[in-house]
Amino acid sequence: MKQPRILIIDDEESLRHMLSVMLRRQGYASDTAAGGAEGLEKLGQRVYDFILCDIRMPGTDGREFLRRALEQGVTAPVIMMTAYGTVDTAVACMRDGAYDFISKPFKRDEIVIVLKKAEERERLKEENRRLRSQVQEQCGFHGLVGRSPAMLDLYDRISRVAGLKTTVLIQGESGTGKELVARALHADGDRADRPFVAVNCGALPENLLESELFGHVRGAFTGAVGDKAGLFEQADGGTLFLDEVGEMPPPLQVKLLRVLQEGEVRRVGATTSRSVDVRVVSATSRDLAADCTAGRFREDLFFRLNVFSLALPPLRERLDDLPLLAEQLLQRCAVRIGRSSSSRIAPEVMRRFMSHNWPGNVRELENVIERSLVMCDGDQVTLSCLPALGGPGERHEETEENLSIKRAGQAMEISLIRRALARTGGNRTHAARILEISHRALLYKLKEYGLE
Ligand SMILES: Nc1ncnc2c1ncn2[C@@H]1O[C@H](COP(=O)(O)OP(=O)(O)OP(=O)(O)O)[C@@H](O)[C@H]1O
Repeated sequence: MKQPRILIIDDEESLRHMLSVMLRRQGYASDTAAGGAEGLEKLGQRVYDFILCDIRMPGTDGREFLRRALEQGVTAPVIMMTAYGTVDTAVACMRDGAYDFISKPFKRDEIVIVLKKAEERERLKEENRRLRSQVQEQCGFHGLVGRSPAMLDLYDRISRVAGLKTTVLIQGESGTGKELVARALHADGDRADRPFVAVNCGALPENLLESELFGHVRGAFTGAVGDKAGLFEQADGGTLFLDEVGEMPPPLQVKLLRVLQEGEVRRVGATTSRSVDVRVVSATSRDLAADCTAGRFREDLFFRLNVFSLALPPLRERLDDLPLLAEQLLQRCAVRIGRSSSSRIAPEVMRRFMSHNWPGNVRELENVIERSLVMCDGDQVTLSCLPALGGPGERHEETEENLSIKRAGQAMEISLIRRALARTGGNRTHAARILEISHRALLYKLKEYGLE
């Protein structure tokens, strides 16, 4: 366990010295401050586990220090040290939020007991938080967090269809958890012990995606040095998750339809087919029905994929899940980046979260939390650690910026360029052709938007 660090605030030099020496012997690290103002300065520089603070001091006294420390969001227990005549103030300090007080002159054991008690209370608080979040985690569903009516309905629909081989189409904005839902469908059904294989159809150029999905035989194309099983074969007995299925190029849409109809795949270059038992789950953030009407997506394939559909609500439509989600994402993130698991979100940050529109949904929330956690010094995520939450979707303010055709046009260009590059596997010449602009213009825009 890490060595607890204590801040000692007292105007008497000899007492500061005595306490530091004594606490060091007891296994505590300490810093000292000669008054309330210096104490507040120290609080801004590092995180303390406990604070020992004298009440009567010239300048900023103990009570004033306590008040300002709590305003700053300090969560370490503050133990007041009282001399003769300040007991009433000590009691008032406890009402203000101090953890305990101890009367001077005190014996070594007395101070150690108070600290141990405070330590135990902190441990219990932490344990309580952990257990609570475990319970809340269990209230979710296969890693999906949320108990809003929309999410409960979603869990119900997932459990109904999980055990069947029915193809499922998951629709939802980017970052709403489509991949998590696909995994939940797999984990909740009887294919759970078989493979779950995921592929992003928008991330690979057409020929590569084809050989990824269906495999190839040796010599099928340059570079095909051996036979290779495709993802359909790898997922045999399990689930194949086709993410961004709306990005699939039309020639592949035909081939996918055939596999779904026949339950057989033919490796690229092969003369025979193999039968596979694969449950296909696909996802899209596009309006596929509209794409069908516009002729961008095959209607017959759409019907095949969309036998059962799951629509994921955007985060702004289930804000009642936000506090729980934010807490759990914070815990997960703290573990991932090696920060204290006692990290918390300040109430004013939560209020700010509740008024944001979250165009990037849970993924955006996850990113904001991670960035804040990196930026904040203590265990508390406060407004000052928060990155700017803005973007085109701000809820309450119809800002002038949001009405700018120029900005919206740029955002659209960036999105189209990204998608074109994803589709061509980064091939700029090909991407420029799809975008119907010159190669030079594309290079210029990549530079301008910092997309290189
Ligand atoms: N309900 C949820 N509970 C917990 N975490 C979630 C939830 N929804 C999404 N997440 C988290 O948000 C991130 C984005 O989720 P996911 O990748 O599943 O979204 P997506 O809809 O597939 O996004 P995209 O369309 O951009 O690929 C993931 O890290 C995921 O763990």
